[in-house]
Amino acid sequence: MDVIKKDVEDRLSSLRAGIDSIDAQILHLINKRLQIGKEIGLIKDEKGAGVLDQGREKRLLERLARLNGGPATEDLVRYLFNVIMTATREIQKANRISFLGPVASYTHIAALNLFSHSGRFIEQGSIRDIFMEIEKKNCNYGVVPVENSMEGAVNHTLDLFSEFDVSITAEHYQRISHDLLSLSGDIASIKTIYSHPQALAQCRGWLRKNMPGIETREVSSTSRAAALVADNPQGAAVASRRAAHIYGLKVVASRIEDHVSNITRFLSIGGEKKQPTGNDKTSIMFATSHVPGALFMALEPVKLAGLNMVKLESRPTRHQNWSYYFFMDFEGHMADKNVFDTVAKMKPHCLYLKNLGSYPAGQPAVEDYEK
Ligand SMILES: O=C(O)C(=O)C[C@]1(C(=O)O)C=C[C@@H](O)C=C1
Repeated sequence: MDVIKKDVEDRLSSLRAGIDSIDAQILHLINKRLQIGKEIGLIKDEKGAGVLDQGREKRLLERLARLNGGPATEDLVRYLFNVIMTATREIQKANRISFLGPVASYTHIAALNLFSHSGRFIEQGSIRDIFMEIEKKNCNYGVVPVENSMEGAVNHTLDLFSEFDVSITAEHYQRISHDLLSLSGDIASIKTIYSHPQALAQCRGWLRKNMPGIETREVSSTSRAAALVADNPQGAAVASRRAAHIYGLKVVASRIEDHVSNITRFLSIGGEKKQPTGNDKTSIMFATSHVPGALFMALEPVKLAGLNMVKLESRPTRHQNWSYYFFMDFEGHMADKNVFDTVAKMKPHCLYLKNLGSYPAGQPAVEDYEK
């Protein structure tokens, strides 16, 4: 009796070992298939085609029905492959990332660098539109400037954090570097130089020294300047290297800004929360009550917890005169007990406190200019 039982058990485990091995192969093949689907998705994105191709799916199911030797029923084959194709379509949906236009702007460059050029990059006309696209779930991410090493905080961005419920998902320090671009690349043919007033100001010393007496004209953006010059052989634009690629221009001179340390910090915003990486930052905004020492009391738990505050900025609340929001960045992740407890201890000293998100700390790199 025992011998028969053992034989049954042996056959059962051998069959299950067969299933385990097949499952591993199926999983491996499904992942391989999803990988191919992802590549198809990128091509569709390039072509501007949608993810769903009903014709292809119909033909694929018909082919499998012909190939099917059983015992799987046609319904089962249909069901299984519909699940697989749905998963493929899911993985094909590229991230939609909005940035402050125009194309080839420094925010565009920062967005490309932040997302390694992968995803669908959508131009917006204002920083408010970027926040709105996230709130409406039209885009998964948005990239906004928050601070410049020369000009300080981008107040408009900070103010929008009080209006919209979005999380910061990443930060990126982008070196702002200008090139002089023209159609021919020949410096002698340049009669007029176009650019945004800030870019012209940032290159004033170089232009005075190298292009004396050449007229400068202000336009709405560095990309607009590049677009103008694409139709004007006697013009030059102060713009990004990316603008040269996009508008078919040649680089007359590279990195012509007077101060090499002109760096803008950009944030990626979105709806999701980021997991800790071990090297994170947390941003919060809060308002204190209007009593002496209120800010000191709100910040005391940060000092007592030994947290490293890396930024503190204030902005008028605009609800009441002379009352302020404070924007604070510090090292650590909200999932760290120390960080969580510290923020909890701050709350009783604040009229309002909002967690803006924890995200991997960026590198304030000097050589981070897109070629
Ligand atoms: O062949 C394609 O176009 C794909 O994107 C692959 C695939 C599939 O999973 O087989 C996925 C989505 C389309 O609707 C059609 C087929």
